[in-house]
Amino acid sequence: MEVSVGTAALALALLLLPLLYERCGSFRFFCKMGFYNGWILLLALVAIPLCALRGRDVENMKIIRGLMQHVKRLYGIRMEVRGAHNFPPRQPYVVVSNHQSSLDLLGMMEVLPDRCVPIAKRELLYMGAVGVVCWLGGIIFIDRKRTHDAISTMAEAAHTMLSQDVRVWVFPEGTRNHSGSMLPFKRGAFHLAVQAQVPVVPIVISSYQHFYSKRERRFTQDVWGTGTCGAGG
Ligand SMILES: CCCCC/C=C\C/C=C\CCCCCCCC(=O)SCCNC(=O)CCNC(=O)[C@H](O)C(C)(C)COP(=O)(O)OP(=O)(O)OC[C@H]1O[C@@H](n2cnc3c(N)ncnc32)[C@H](O)[C@@H]1OP(=O)(O)O
Ligand SMILES: CCCCCCCC/C=C\CCCCCCCC(=O)OC[C@@H](O)COP(=O)(O)O
Repeated sequence: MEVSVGTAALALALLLLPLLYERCGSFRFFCKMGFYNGWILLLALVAIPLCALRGRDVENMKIIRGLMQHVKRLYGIRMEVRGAHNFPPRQPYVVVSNHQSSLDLLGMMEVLPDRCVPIAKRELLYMGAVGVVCWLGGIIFIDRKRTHDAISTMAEAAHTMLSQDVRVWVFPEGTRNHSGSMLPFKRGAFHLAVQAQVPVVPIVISSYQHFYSKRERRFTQDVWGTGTCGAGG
């Protein structure tokens, strides 16, 4: 039987990949992040028809949350949630939270209250199926380069919060920050709370430096926590 050079090279590569995955942390990091993005894209394709039945509606966030909750288990991550009782039970509020990386989605989906939508940069809208799901989930998109437009969008959000009983989740650092400390806060979240006259609920997604570092290309598995720090007026 003749085996072509191409087939032999492919077979060798397939044999070497598990070895590379086992031995090389950077390769493992890229595999894990590649799978994370690919899996979310696939979940988005599942979510689109389910969410489309309602159209753009914050209730679709329940579908998104439900579909996302198993992802942590694929990565051997165990979440600990502390202080969930601090969410005000029956009124709109603004959640403010730190933002380290796209892995925060897992922490967010662990605690996301009903009828709560994040504020996101509008670039997410153009991420194919993921963007479509974000839109169907009622996520509020802002153009960070156009402060005036962003402020108008947030003024509309203040109105929607009250008229449609919606909670809003804001990352007040305005960008991902995995440095271990916090960036100075942007002010939109706090204007929003004042305009809507609702409480601010701070949430901390604890650091995951011990199992994830983009800079060091390290992604292992561990326990990870989110905690709400009480509600303030
Ligand atoms: C199962 C299927 C799965 C598939 C799908 C998978 C996932 C989908 C599901 C969920 C995904 C959700 C993930 C979302 C995460 C996305 C996270 C992000 O995108 S973070 C980036 C975007 N967010 C933010 O930027 C929010 C924080 N930013 C702000 O609030 C800013 O203040 C701003 C409104 C954008 C303005 O920005 P600027 O840089 O100009 O900042 P300043 O704060 O300095 O403001 C300037 C000036 O304006 C005044 N200001 C600000 N806001 C207001 C306001 N609302 N009203 C009035 N005035 C306002 C502010 O006070 C400053 O003026 P002054 O200096 O005089 O005080
Ligand atoms: C047609 C184009 C197709 C593109 C397909 C891309 C597929 C990507 C698939 C899955 C991506 C999952 C992650 C989505 C949510 C990420 C949330 C996030 O972390 O956004 C970044 C934002 O907080 C701040 O951005 P910056 O730190 O300022 O930058």
